[in-house]
Amino acid sequence: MNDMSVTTKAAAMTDAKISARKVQVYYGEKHAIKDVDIAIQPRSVTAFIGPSGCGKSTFLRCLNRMNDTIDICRVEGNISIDGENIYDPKVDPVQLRAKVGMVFQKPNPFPKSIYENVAYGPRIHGLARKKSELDEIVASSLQKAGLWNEVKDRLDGPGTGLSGGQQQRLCIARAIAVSPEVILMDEPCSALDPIATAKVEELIDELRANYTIVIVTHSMQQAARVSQRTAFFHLGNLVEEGATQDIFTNPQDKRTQDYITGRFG
Ligand SMILES: Nc1ncnc2c1ncn2[C@@H]1O[C@H](COP(=O)(O)OP(=O)(O)OP(=O)(O)O)[C@@H](O)[C@H]1O
Repeated sequence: MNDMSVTTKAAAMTDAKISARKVQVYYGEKHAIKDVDIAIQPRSVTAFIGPSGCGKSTFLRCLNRMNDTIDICRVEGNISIDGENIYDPKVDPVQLRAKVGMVFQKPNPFPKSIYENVAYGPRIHGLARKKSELDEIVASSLQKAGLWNEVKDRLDGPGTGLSGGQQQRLCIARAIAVSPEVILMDEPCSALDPIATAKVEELIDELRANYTIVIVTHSMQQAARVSQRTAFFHLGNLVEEGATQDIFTNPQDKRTQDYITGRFG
């Protein structure tokens, strides 16, 4: 049960970058996401938290139709971005995934140079007419991802030769290079050490000025540090969503309270 009143909920839906209504997700017979409604605000960070298996990643993947790639997965309900239903048959999932980029748990650079990792997307989406424009996109994406100074003299070196934290920032640069509006992050720091994690968290904080960010995290400390809004999932339900500070200091639902106080999960 979401605690927002009907009127505030309607207002939030109007201002939202992403709105989801009555979303259900099934893997075969398994009902993994149940009747989820949420309004995700633009240019802010929303954290999805909850115990393992509660559906955080499944719901995240609905937001750029990554679940389309899983045969047994079926999504019902409505999800719109800027008022456009992303499940409309007219929507090209490849274009959608450029607008709604994704960064995964394990850094996954292509086995190519640092330059090519970032240039690949703009090239296939036809975003640069000539080499100098592509160079400009690569440089500015690496700058926005806070990686430029560390790699500017080794752009031809392999992406996989970077440290884990650098590889994750390279993946963020790769997402940024196709001018997304939304960036989805699925536990982006879980494979990183505390220093690399701190860098990625700082970066997330900077990026929210220009992008709408949704992050799945197992770490409540991370959710508290990086997000303005937090959504708590439990057994496929969205139990509660609100300002991060309110969720952590004054949760409305007992299940949220039990989770944040470490009673389960
Ligand atoms: N590809 C899949 N095929 C079948 N079932 C799946 C698949 N992916 C997820 N599930 C099931 O859907 C439910 C939700 O899983 P999901 O990975 O979304 O949860 P989560 O909250 O992100 O978990 P975790 O925190 O452990 O990553 C789980 O019961 C899981 O077993």
